[in-house]
Amino acid sequence: MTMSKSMPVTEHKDKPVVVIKLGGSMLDQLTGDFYDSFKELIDHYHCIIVHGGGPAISRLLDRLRIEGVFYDGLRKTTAETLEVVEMTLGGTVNGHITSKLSERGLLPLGIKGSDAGLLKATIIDQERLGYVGEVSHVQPDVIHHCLQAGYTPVIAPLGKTESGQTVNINADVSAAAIAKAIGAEKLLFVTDVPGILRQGELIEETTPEEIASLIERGWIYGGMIPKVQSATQALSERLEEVMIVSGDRPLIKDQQMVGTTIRMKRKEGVE
Ligand SMILES: Nc1ncnc2c1ncn2[C@@H]1O[C@H](COP(=O)(O)OP(=O)(O)O)[C@@H](O)[C@H]1O
Ligand SMILES: CC(=O)N[C@@H](CCC(=O)OP(=O)(O)O)C(=O)O
Repeated sequence: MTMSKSMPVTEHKDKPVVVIKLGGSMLDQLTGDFYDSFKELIDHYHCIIVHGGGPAISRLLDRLRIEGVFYDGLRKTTAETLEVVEMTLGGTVNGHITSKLSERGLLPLGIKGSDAGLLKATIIDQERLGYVGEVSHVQPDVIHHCLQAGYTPVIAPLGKTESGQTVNINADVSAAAIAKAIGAEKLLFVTDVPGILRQGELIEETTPEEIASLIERGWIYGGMIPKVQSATQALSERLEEVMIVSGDRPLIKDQQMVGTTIRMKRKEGVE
């Protein structure tokens, strides 16, 4: 069967859909075992990968002697910085991940969020942040078509404004917006810590309410804030749980994942 562009593809009844955000903090350290685990994951889920790459962008900016400035965790993106962001996220980082998956016989397809109307964005504050966008609309057709055809989309967090300007979007925000729009059943954030920690101890299960209080008390800070905020905003009747997991181990082993699970409400019987 051939698929025309206008054919609606919105349901994937054979397997649930999972969106996996690979954090830039961990990208250089992801092991062969980690990438191997996608083979098991793909047996159970349709996988969509959204990746970050903040540290790789910062390294190239340093080499080019371009100053990097962040406001509230968002990179000020001048026209010069945007060039580096586009070549790093849409080029090197995206290509690195697709190569690792291809080596394992999988069928990754590198896509920029700015392609095919996938991530429509508006500029947040041109004066303060430059070309940084927030997601205004997700057009997930391209992802549905990829999944239907057996490809694993690997998405760089770039967007396009109405006027066609490419913008830099935080990867956690992009992953959550895509998960919501595509009707994913699960969203995973892969990062450099085992999950949400409180005094060094892993919180195995938590709720948006508890997260708000952890932020207020300063237990959650820095790069973990956009992650948990995106996670709680993505929760819905369909997307019942979001997990934050470490990239230092396989994603799934014996059908189990280890990390922090965020749900609207705790499962009965769990403290
Ligand atoms: N309560 C917390 N538990 C775990 N990590 C936290 C917490 N609060 C802040 N962090 C920080 O969040 C970081 C992960 O976010 P970030 O560096 O943005 O990663 P990524 O690039 O994977 O998105 C951790 O390395 C840690 O320094
Ligand atoms: C606007 C903004 O800050 N965009 C991020 C995009 C990459 C990202 O989010 O990567 P991590 O997942 O590694 O943090 C940046 O330029 O660093």
